[in-house]
Amino acid sequence: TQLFQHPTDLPAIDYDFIIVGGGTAGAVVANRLGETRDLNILVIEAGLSNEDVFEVQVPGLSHNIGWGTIVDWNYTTAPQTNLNGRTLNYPRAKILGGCSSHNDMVYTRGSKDDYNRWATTTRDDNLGWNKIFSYILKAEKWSTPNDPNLSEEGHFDPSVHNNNGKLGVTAPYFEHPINDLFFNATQELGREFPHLQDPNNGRPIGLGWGQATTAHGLRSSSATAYLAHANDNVHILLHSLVTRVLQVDAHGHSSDSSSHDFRKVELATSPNNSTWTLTAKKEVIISAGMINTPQLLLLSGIGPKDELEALGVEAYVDNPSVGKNFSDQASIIFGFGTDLPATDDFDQVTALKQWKDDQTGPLALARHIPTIGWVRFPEDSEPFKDGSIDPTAGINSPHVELFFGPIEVFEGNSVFVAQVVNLHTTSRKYFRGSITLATSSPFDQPIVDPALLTSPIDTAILLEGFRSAERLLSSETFSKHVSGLIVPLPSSGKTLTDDEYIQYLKTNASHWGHGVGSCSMGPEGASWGVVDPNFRVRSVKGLRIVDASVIPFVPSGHTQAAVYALAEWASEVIKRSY
Ligand SMILES: Cc1cc2nc3c(=O)[nH]c(=O)nc-3n(C[C@H](O)[C@H](O)[C@H](O)COP(=O)(O)OP(=O)(O)OC[C@H]3O[C@@H](n4cnc5c(N)ncnc54)[C@H](O)[C@@H]3O)c2cc1C
Repeated sequence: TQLFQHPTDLPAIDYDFIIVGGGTAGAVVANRLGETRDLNILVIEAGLSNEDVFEVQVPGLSHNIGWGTIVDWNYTTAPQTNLNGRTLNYPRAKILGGCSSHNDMVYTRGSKDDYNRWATTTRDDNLGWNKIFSYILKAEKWSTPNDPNLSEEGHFDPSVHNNNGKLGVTAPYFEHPINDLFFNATQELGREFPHLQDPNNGRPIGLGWGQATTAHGLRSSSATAYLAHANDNVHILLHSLVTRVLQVDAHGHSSDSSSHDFRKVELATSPNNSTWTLTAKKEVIISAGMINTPQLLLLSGIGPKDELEALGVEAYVDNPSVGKNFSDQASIIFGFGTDLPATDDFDQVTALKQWKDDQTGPLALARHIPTIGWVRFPEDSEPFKDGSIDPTAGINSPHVELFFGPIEVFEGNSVFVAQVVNLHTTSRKYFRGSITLATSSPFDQPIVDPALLTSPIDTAILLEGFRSAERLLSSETFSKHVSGLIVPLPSSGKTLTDDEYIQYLKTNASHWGHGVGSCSMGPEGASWGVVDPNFRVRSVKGLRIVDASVIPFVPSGHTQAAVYALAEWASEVIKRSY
């Protein structure tokens, strides 16, 4: 790889591929296309290098580099109608490696049904679990912890992992009495909470030991795993915002005619300075993420014609799907009283020294409670009693995730924090989330609207998820160490009534940072969708999208594993077309 800090530093090369965004997906595509030595690849990244930010490397310091820092775009959502009109911070990374450089490193693949539903929705078998699984594995490099005290044994199933891919994945161990409680609870409540040997086996239902994108005590990201090992024909331009994609004529020149050949990018380093243009010999690939990708298409005149014209943007391609179908998961946080020891009360200075010495100790871990829970509700459970349709992709998919930890001292009480996540919004017709332009300036934030809790069943599922968490924590096993709710304090002193719960959701529920679908893939030849199953933007030439924005439905879990797999598959598709 070669890094360039300013557009004027670039060598005079006609690049074959220009990739917009050196994030999670963009880095994968750059590395894989660069395996063909006679291709020249340019990655244009708006942010800085991951190597310039120390906290990016240290798993235990990820909370220092989120929303509100220079490595983030610092988006704020539109007021959320169903959340008392609140606006929410919506983090998205602005750094090489993208969100994989500043996310929480949770590694979950989702369920096999999720991928099979994408295949059915897009009418392309290649996206189904049986095919995509080999690309999930292609991305993965299973890594043992470098701390001899951290044993992974029994916490994962080696048969569903690969030791020879790129992205470091571990099942990091942390000694804490809660580990036994989780295991014992699976014995006590095996029906609702079966023991899950490996949450990444395609059927994430039960309580299982989590996995993280770390290796040897360091964060593993698409920047460290892919870009750092890319060939020299991969060039990276930093600090440069692609402001529009433009059309070229058959000879590669600018054209006002509507040939719709969008192989040209316009870029800028600040709102006040000059712009530059570069033309790709073969293709421009947009990997700018689920907010910036639709924003860039809209700025370039590809999107809903009426919306564009209202802002004075000339519409070259009228595509009503651009920026629509955006969906995310919804989460809600609780605190339960406990006598269990705090998980994060270690001395930071000592821990940092230990990490710097040999990348071990508490900062070598992303989290200090490894277990994650996944619950699939029975068909006759409360949310479906009114005839509502199951929003999951099938019987291997959970409805909610239970995310545990940390245990911390809060206002003098020891509090066990637990989050309940509604993994799936009801159905396609309820995906009301959208990304729209606020102005025609590429330097202004677009309007980010996840439209959370649009349908009553979203709330019903979160309620049932909370009741499920209560059943777990009031089991014989847990009740010895975990008492009632502390956050929020129920008026009855015991639990929240349904009404109290719904009020609490309105004032505290948030998104889960797993937005997808804003440039959804649709079937070949369909009247909806932004890209076809070959990742090509509809009705134009020379332009593809590879990132989370093309994923039609949020998977049953955190999204990065799906993005890596999709980017591996897309690289293959692009390579095969030349
Ligand atoms: C705070 C947070 C925590 C998360 N935690 C987890 C987790 O623990 N586990 C998990 O699986 N998932 C997690 N996710 C989600 C996951 O990381 C993302 O879904 C995934 O990384 C998205 O990848 P992407 O390639 O679509 O986009 P990104 O990784 O966001 O990449 C987009 C890149 O494009 C660049 N860019 C954008 N616009 C332009 C432009 N116009 N010109 C040039 N460059 C541009 C950006 O700076 C960025 O580098 C988290 C997300 C966030 C925000």
